[in-house]
Amino acid sequence: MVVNLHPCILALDLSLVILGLYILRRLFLARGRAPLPPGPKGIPLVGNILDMPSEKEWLTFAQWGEIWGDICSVTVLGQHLIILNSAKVAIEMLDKKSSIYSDRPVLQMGGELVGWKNTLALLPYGDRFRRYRRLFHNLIGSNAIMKQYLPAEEHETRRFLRRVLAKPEDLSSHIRWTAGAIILRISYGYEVKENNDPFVELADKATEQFSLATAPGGFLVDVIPVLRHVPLWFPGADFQRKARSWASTLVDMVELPHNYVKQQLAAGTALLSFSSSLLESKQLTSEEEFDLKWSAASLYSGAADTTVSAIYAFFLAMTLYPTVAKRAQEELDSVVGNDRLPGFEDRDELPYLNALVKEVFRWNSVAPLAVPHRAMQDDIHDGYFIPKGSLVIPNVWKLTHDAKVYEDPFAFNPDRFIDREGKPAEPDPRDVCFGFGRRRCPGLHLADASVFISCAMALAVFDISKCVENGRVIEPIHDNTTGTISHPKPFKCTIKPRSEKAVSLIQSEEFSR
Ligand code: HEM
Repeated sequence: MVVNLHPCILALDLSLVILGLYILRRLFLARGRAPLPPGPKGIPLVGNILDMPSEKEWLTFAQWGEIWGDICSVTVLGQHLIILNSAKVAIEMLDKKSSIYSDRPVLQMGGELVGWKNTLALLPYGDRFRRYRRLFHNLIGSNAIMKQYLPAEEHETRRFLRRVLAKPEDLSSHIRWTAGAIILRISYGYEVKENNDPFVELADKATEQFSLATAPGGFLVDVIPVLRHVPLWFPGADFQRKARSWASTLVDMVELPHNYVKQQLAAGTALLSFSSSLLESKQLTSEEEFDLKWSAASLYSGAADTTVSAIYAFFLAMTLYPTVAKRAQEELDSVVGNDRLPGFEDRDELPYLNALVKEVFRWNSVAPLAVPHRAMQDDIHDGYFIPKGSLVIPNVWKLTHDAKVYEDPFAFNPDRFIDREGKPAEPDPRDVCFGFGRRRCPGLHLADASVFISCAMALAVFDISKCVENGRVIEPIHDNTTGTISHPKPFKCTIKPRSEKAVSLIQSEEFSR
């Protein structure tokens, strides 16, 4: 049978074929010219699934860097992971090409079903992302703007000292409580209750559920996204019921503190905060109110766990390195004296303490692998093909423990940041530990302020030392937990006031408000 085709259809068919051949050729040539970055060889279908470490991935990724170079890659079930093991390459890709590398991975369980995709850390790149970032920038985006919140930082850190004095053995929970108190004060002007605070409990519950929902390998739906359409009643759809319950905790965490601010504003009793200043500024549209609510919740979820890790690491470092603590105390004594507590106004006069703060950020990696960036289009970088959709992971732990950059990188040594003749200061770790490009941590000034004031006030009034039990010195070990946010593993130390004067400073009525 002969089929007569209209010449137009024939021409269309032909051009489609040519277009197809052209695309194939481009793809072939692109791939031919530019291979994926090197890495361990995977197996068919599943790729490198068996090479993936189950804990402290940053250590394995750093070893791959030694073998394969500063950009290496693996593929897990079709998902390309590009690992960056030097600051230079992270800056070249994530900072300088931020128009390509600013998206986030799509997480089915935590992001889509539970709803964390509405918080900034998981928000896809786009208009809403830009609006949240603008809000953050206007309210905590520089040291100058941050000034308005510094009294709240000092106030809550004084409360921290009182709690530590009363129960030094509960150090880690005091640190957590204080981080929550500072961020709830800044986000909502809310003063946390001494015990069993409902907002702190709610936020702790939500962030714990976040960790469970986003744990790698935790839910099949993350591997087979179509499962998200399975109805709630379907046998085995346990994950849907969990998602629904966790989503309701998240909504409470977003709505309840927001409603509290509105009530306080109506009663004329609202304290200055991120939320109150925006709610007061004008009549918000419902979209603007949505942005505000979820940005404030992003503040909480971004801040609550991170500074906790850094400040706990500070206490560990002071336990392990008493000569460092002593030098910082001598500096504080000579600059501030013993009649008052140090404050932010002293910061410029305390070079050793400032170096110590940098060393806290370097020595303990709070976010060892930052948060993955997602490539929004194909790219060729350094001769390597980076396909659209690849997850690009800067190995911040490696960047801050690279012996080529930091001398004796595992030692806690603030001196490395002090310029001396013949030995320039080593690079400031804060340039990398807060991430890169358009996704760089928007809370970095707040984090830096919290860590500074905690170190300064704690060293001014406490001596921190190794614990002695039954005549035996307990030697703490610096080891960290696995996770997006990594914490020093629990350790014991002794915390005693430095003098009677220190006790009275901590207990001073002036500071108890
Ligand atoms: C020791 C303290 C902290 C460290 C080391 C830290 C580190 C980081 C890192 C590495 C990222 C990912 C950046 C990237 O993708 O390139 C990030 C994102 C983020 N951080 Fe922080 N952070 C800290 C404290 C804070 C605080 C106090 C806040 C809130 C006030 C905060 C809010 C956020 C938010 C909302 C994001 C998501 C940004 C986005 O996706 O656009 N962080 N942080």
